[in-house]
Amino acid sequence: RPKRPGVDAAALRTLLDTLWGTLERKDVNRFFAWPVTDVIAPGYSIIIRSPMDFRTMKKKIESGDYVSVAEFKTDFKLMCDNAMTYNNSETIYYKAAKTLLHVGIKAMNKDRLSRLCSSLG
Ligand SMILES: CC(=O)c1cc(-c2ccccn2)c2ncccn12
Repeated sequence: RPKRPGVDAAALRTLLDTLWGTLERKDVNRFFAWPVTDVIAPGYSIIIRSPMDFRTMKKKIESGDYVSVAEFKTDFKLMCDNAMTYNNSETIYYKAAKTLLHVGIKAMNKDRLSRLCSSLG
């Protein structure tokens, strides 16, 4: 992929690793740690066309798949939205996804991101 001016791959990776850690730590029940299987969630792979989980996001960080924070944010929101699509609203999974989504949006708002960037130098 052509190098984007100003976005240093190593700096982005450090930033994403930090963000990933902040978000993953909030998933205390580890509901979002690994891909959801059809064994634990019947019909999941039919209903959810684009699955996402923290382990997959970590692999994408490590393989340099993300070229921007926006792409990382998109996967995070996808992961939460999937859970709020498959699970109905009174389940623990839906509620955990809703909470996690709000934590994530706060953690990745503009000011916090710019403070995080400057702290990483
Ligand atoms: C994230 C999600 O939708 C999910 C995670 C899990 C899950 C994740 C780890 C251990 C047990 N369950 C789950 N189980 C049934 C239905 C949905 N889920």
